[in-house]
Amino acid sequence: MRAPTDRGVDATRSAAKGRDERAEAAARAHHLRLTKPAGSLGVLEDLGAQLAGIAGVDPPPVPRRPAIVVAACDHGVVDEGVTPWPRDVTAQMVANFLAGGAAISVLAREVGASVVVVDAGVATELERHPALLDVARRRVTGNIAQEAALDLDDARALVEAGRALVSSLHAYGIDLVATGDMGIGNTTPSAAVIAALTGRPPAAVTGRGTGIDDAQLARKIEVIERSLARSGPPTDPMSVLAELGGGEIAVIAGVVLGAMDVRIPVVVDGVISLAGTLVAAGIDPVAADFVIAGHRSVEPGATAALEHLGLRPLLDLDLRLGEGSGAALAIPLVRSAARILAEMATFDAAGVAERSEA
Ligand SMILES: O=C(O)c1ccc[n+]([C@@H]2O[C@H](COP(=O)([O-])O)[C@@H](O)[C@H]2O)c1
Ligand SMILES: Cc1cc2nc[nH]c2cc1C
Repeated sequence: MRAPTDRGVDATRSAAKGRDERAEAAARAHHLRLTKPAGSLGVLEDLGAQLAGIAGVDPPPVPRRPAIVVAACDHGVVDEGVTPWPRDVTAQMVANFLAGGAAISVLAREVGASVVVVDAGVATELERHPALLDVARRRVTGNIAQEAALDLDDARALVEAGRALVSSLHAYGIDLVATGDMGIGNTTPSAAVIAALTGRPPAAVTGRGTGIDDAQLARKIEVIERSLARSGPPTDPMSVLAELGGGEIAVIAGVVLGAMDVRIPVVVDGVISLAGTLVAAGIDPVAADFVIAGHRSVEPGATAALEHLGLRPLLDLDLRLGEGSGAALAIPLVRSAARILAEMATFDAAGVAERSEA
């Protein structure tokens, strides 16, 4: 987690309020009274304080109804040979999510989360399904090496759609959202967005995605360099998103902003979700207050984005799947952090002697 937003700096850009510092301080003080050596629950103590700051109360509510939003999109840049997989796999995997057979389907069941799939620009028309929301503005983004991924208006509309979705989910009782993605080729636009928004060179943020060899990796870096040269120096985050990003990155940015709007935690997944999180934090820095990094993806761009955002990932399992898998796996840790504050006995109540001062 990171320190609550310094609103002295950010107030000009945001109508939203960041985490409640008093609730956060109360949770930290509360932790000192619980029957354990101070600090012994490590990152779970920070997480508990963050959850208290988000909810504005200590102990914070235990998230009981999580939803994983998996945003899917196809990418024109696949024509540049940046991925070994055919584009059709995006739509096929969406069908697999909806049929309950994908990794994220299994992990969501394991942690008791619902899955909402968002079509943010999949190439082929998808069959309707109650868990599928179609917000696509175009089918397949522009090839970022040659043209903008999205019109600025489309990028804005997709961010708004993600934001509105979280409002609706919250109205139905969802108390935590997690982000996920599906999109053959999408580690290329994600690395491009991360390079543009962190200022790091493409070679430092580009990885092997679904699995490419050294020659393909060199080509992928060159494609990202060309894309950045074409789009010019980064200006505002929405323009970076439109020039270099994609539909799922836009929807994920909206989901992060939506969590801020309704003041619930948002657990983010790997490199694609982190590209979206960088866009969201660029649009409104207060949004970062509500973000929990589920894991550290193998992709180097993920570590670059985590460092830029000042986020410490909860898990580090060499995952590189996407779909929201690393975020889903972190949900039990988030619940545990809240439950510790809600249920653990204090030294006083349990009659346990406190540390004697030497
Ligand atoms: O989450 C990650 O960090 C991650 C790392 C590598 C690959 N992926 C997934 O793999 C797909 C993109 O990989 P690629 O090689 O086609 O760019 C896309 O569907 C992502 O969800 C995801
Ligand atoms: C099979 C497959 C499943 C995925 N899930 C997320 N990205 C993926 C990419 C591929 C290729």
